[in-house]
Amino acid sequence: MDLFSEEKRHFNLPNAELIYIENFYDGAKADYYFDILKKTIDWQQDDITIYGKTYKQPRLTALYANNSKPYSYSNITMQPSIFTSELQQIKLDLEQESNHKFTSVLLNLYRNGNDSNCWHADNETELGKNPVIASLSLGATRPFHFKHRDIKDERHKINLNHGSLLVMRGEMQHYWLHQIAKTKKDIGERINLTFRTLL
Ligand SMILES: O=C(O)CCC(=O)C(=O)O
Ligand SMILES: [Fe+2]
Repeated sequence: MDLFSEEKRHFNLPNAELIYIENFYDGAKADYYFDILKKTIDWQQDDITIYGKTYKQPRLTALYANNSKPYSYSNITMQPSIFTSELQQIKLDLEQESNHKFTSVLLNLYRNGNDSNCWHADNETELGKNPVIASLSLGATRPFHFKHRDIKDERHKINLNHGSLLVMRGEMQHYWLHQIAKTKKDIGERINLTFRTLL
């Protein structure tokens, strides 16, 4: 949470502002939040429809907020629950770091390497023009792949460690796609929280 940490990296990218803080939460705090979120969050597995076929989403998700605004993506509409005290605390920490107020958090639980999140941008209209998205990772390290829509050579990867924070802002959701790919490696559970502002 130290603003002047040497582990705070600003990536110099076209059409995006991306900041990665490797040890936003230290190991003990990250362990604490992983365990309590795993237990207390109301995890669900939604169906998604792609080209008329229905599949189970390849991960568990949940939506929490300080309002009752639903959030829709990939033909799913999620109704939020009210922030738990832990989510409220994390929200305050992330707001302080990113200088931005959030209303909602979408949580993902990747149970193993077979769970994933395919190429997409967080560009739903209710997020506004250039959304600030603060993404906290807990548990197993997974690579975050991102690629520019128009510039072929702009493809990158960041390993999102336990307790790390990635902040996406600027034009990133217009010009870039991101994913968490499946892996054959035998890896454990990972929880990701993306704090967003719903207008
Ligand atoms: O799990 C992650 O790190 C990314 C999650 C994500 O992109 C999303 O929920 O929109
Ligand atoms: Fe995303």
